[in-house]
Amino acid sequence: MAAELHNVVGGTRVAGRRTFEKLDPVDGSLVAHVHEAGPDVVDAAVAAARAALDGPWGRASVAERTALLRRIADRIEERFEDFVAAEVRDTGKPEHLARELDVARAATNFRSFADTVAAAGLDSFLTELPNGRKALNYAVPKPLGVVAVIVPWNLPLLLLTWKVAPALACGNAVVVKPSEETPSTATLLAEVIAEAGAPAGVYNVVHGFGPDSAGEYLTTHRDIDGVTFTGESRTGSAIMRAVAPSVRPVSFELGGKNAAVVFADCDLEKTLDGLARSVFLNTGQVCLCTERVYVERSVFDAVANGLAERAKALRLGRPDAPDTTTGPLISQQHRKKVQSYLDLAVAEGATVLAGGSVPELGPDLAGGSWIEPTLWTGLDNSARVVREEVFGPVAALIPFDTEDDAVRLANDTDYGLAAAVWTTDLERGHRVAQQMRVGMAWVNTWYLRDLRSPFGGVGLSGIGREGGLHSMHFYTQPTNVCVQL
Ligand SMILES: O=C(O)C(=O)/C=C/C=C/O
Repeated sequence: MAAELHNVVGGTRVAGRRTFEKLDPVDGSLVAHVHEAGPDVVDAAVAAARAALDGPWGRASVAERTALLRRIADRIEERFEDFVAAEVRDTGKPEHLARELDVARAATNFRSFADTVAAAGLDSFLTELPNGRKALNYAVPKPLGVVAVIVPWNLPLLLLTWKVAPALACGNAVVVKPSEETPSTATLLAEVIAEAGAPAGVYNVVHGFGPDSAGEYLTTHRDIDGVTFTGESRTGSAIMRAVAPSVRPVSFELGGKNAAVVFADCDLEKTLDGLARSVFLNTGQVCLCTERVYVERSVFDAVANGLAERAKALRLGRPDAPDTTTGPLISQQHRKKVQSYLDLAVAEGATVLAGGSVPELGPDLAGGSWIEPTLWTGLDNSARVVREEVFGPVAALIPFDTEDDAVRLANDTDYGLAAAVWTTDLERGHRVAQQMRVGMAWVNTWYLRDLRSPFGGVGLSGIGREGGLHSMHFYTQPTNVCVQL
């Protein structure tokens, strides 16, 4: 039985101008009819958020706001399985991954930002003037206001709560536009936030697409105070154009073409396991995933063979099957894009080390958007599949000779999100990681997260940082008060 997902405006379900179908990427079955928000519904959602700010929510204390976040975290945990089911319905990812990563991080995100805001002090200075007099400077953080939150389909609940938690902790009200591919968890979160006692209008959801739909209506709306977005770089550019006339602040975590650098002195087995996870986690649909693997020449064959073994050992299957390691891509449309890169790689001269085509998984999965985990050799940095983000379970393996070569090759990209360095020489690990022109560099690990550290990228990978106080800097506007003493 397909669900019906409404927009949520001021705490009430609102129908859209039409509905669109959300299909299950596992087998193409119908998951939900989703109400698409037109300009009127988006306008009502922004007005509801503004009204919340002008009401009790705008006067809530830090203690009241952080207490609400903790109740939301508790309620997510009470409804843990509902979130797992919603996330899996939308994405087809293995249930264990939805549990261990997406839903677990949703609760953790709310708790982490409750801690951050509760502990945050003020920027203040006791100013000593040349004439011997003094002044007191202190900056009062105020909410940014009505924040447009636009989130992608790969880690939908994780990324939604990664933005909504700090936004609410800092006293904002939000209008969320989830991806049309993953409407379920954002809608369920509206129930949970209401159950936790948030005033109506603090959290609103408008469903739809980008151009000529909810995304465009929201980002061009004259009464939003900022936009936070995670997703493709070209959509980031479109949002920058949308807010340019009103000069609104943007926080962008965008695409990546992330490199791993593997030195001959790495711990080979640990590195192969870590590399395989960094290439194939969530079917390669994580902005941080590795799509370029640079390997010191003397261990190139050992790494290539070991990684190919791991790729071939992955089990594609239904989310609830206990031995499933890898789900489908999010949609037929995205599979078409990834497939075009599989074909392009061969045209560019790649040797296919593993995968390379659509798998045969039997008739009941034939309607899904499945793709084989794929590895290439025989390419160099000039190949399009080595320069462009594929956002699938793919990587090109390229040899290098010297450390300087490795740094040059890894930094030869228009993106700059993440990198991983694999070596047992920690001095070299620090040295090479610091030279990576990225927001986050991991050494002998990957996607190990401290939620207080700065998260974001440079170049085409985005603007600003999220995490701990870095999120507070985006979701608040300080007023500095200077008092002559
Ligand atoms: O783990 C995080 O906090 C995060 O933001 C992950 C982003 C992944 C994007 O694809």
